[in-house]
Amino acid sequence: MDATIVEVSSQILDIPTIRPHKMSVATMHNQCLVLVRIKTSDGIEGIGEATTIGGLNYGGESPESMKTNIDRYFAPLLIGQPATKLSAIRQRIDKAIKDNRFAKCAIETALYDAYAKRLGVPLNALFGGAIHDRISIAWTLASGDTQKDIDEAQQMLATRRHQIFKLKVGMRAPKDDLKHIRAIRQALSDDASIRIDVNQGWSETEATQQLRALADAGVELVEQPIHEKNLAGLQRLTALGIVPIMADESLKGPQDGFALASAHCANVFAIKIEQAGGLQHARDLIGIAQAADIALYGGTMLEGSIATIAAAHLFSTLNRLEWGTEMFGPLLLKDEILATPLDYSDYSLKIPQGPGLGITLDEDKIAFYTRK
Ligand SMILES: O=C(O)C[C@H]1C=CC(=O)O1
Ligand SMILES: [Mn+2]
Repeated sequence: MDATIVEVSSQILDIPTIRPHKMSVATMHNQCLVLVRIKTSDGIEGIGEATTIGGLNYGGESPESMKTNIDRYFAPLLIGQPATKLSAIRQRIDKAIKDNRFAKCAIETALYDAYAKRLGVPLNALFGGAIHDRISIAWTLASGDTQKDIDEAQQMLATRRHQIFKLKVGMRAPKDDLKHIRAIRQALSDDASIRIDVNQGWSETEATQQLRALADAGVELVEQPIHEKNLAGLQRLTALGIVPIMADESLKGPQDGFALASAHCANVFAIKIEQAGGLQHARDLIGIAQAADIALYGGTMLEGSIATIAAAHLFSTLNRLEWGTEMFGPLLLKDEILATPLDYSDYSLKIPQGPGLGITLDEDKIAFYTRK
């Protein structure tokens, strides 16, 4: 008989960051992870993670709302269901629960983890298997101070941890952002790739005025310069062809991907498993990008190790990830919550080989950081 789901639980972990992380939407001093555990009748536990940025600063789900919704609305839909019928469960949840993409992602991740553990295969096997055993990892410079960002980048280059840097801009005046970007570009060697993420901080006029100067300053990619809903504006900025434009906040699943791809509103899609509503929906979004000749980037919501590794498994199955990934979330946290830390080296992250996600929680640390 099929294993059934017998328990769904969630807990909020509050973990400090190594330094303040300053973005146009929020400054983070700590990260709140919602850890989901799903137990099945054959004694397997799958884990998933739902994590937002800055409470409600970035989107409609907060850690507290996700925990409440998982406990009150998701769990009853899951208890007693066959644990291996992932498509049927996805359909059941999507029918009963609107939106809540991050919570859906955590639940789906836990189900995939449990399923792959049961089969004794890594999670990526459920998406056709890994093509790459390592994926490239960018780092975000967001201390809020130009010299600190330069020192941080130089240390990352010296230790071969990262050579792709995403600068958070959009909170200062555009001319001050330019000074900041130029100073960092000039201080780093040519091996370093510099990209910027505006997090919707500019008007379309500001973005149009900035692009030429950004190109001249050596910026290789501009992420979500304008409001997520201004698709016509994104289309116009992309059509200028001055610097490649990447869509991030505009992409909340395959339908958005189709709208953006149809009108060619971006050169690159940032794929985030939580924003897409789970691994399968993220895979659907990837397919749309691939069909439309839009390049791919593996994005993060600054998640901890669980969601980071879930996304990494999916990304490892893609033949091409033209712009790499930024799956560095665990490195932004002051403490390790895994029994064996992830292998970040040589500008990349190694995909775990063990069954499921291939990671083991350090339960003492989990207990320590769980909100009481
Ligand atoms: O991309 C975002 O908007 C969110 C996030 C990802 C990396 C980072 O520093 O912030
Ligand atoms: Mn972004």
